[in-house]
Amino acid sequence: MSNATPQLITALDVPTRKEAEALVERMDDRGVFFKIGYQLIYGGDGLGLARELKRAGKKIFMDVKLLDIPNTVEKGVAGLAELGADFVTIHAEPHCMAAAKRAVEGTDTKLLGVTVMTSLDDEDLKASGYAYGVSDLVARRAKQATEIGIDGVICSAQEIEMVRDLSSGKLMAVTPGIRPKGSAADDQKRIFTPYQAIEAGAAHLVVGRPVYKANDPYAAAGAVNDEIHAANDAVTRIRPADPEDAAVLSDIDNDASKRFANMGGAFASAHLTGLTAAQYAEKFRQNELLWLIEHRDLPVGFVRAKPVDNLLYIAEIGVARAHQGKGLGRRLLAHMRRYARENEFKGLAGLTWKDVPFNGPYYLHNGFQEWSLDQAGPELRTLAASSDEQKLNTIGERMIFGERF
Ligand SMILES: O=C(O)c1cc(=O)[nH]c(=O)n1[C@@H]1O[C@H](COP(=O)(O)O)[C@@H](O)[C@H]1O
Repeated sequence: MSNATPQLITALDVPTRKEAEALVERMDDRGVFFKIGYQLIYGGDGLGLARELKRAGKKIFMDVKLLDIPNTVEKGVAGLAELGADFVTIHAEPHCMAAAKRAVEGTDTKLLGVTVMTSLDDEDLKASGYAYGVSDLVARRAKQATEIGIDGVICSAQEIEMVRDLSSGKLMAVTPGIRPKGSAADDQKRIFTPYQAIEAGAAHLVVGRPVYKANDPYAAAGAVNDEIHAANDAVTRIRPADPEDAAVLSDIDNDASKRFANMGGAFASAHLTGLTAAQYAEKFRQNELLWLIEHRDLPVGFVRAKPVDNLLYIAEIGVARAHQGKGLGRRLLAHMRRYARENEFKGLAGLTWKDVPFNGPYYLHNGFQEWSLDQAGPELRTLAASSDEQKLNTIGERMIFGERF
């Protein structure tokens, strides 16, 4: 499983830490990310569980929905940032967002402003004394969230497009109120299927009862993930890159390579960066093959390849960090396989780091085998022995991966 941030967030809305741990254990290889909220924090040692999950290298979303005087919000959020929370919720009121923002400065914690709860509709807002309906209140809060500069908002799928436009794409939209076809709405009013929410542009889906109350939570999470993948496929397309894309390719590559810095050790000290636009321009001159993958018309990933022996050699695959975990790399690989077959290559191959989770294990998980030097042809052996490869090998052990048709 890649270590990219998964799009499915499972709400651990269960009464005890023990039950939550059992659910985490069942879910783990579904690539989910866990949300800890009121029920576990106040009644089930949610903070202890959060620490344990962080120690185990998992992502945690602390759903505390803070709303208080600025000083209290700031101190509360600072405590959760210290704990290593990946996401923290606050209500999207201006003073509250600004205070929370001060608390996460310099940390990796992302702030999500709750706009209008997905259990509410226009009538409910009126009854609570608001002058706005749902759509207008979400719009107002999304504008304020953008001005203050927090990371994202919680809203329903029906407001995502508006949030994207109002924030010029700066706010990520995280959507609860997710109900696969046929499941009960419960107390939610603005509900959408996983497919609809991803198609609308949700960065993450928060799913509670449809997963943890299912007879088989693991299968239920798998079905949500299948819908997520299908919707992502529907909003992405692959096109050949051309020399005018050199700068975009460089931006994506530089962003993707920041992932190595987070690994620490030799990878962090190597300060790996992406290729420059000039280097990509050179790759086009050398007739290398480049394709871009676009998500809603925005280029977010690419693959670069060239013929080596009678194989299609995958020189690199890069996906911008905000778009990892959506199966885009898998789609690029499928594209390469199709292209290679149609153009009578005898297979695919590449060189990568053996132990970096999103390198060697990723390719092995996606149908490739590790090859010995003897299994490689003469040109691939020359590449494996090149001085560039020798340098990379000092950072971490390299391996050849390949597949013959
Ligand atoms: O902040 C949230 O996570 C949240 C905001 C919102 O507007 N609506 C909403 O349902 N949630 C949370 O998302 C989860 C949804 O759970 P289910 O309705 O069981 O799928 C719950 O943990 C809610 O607390």
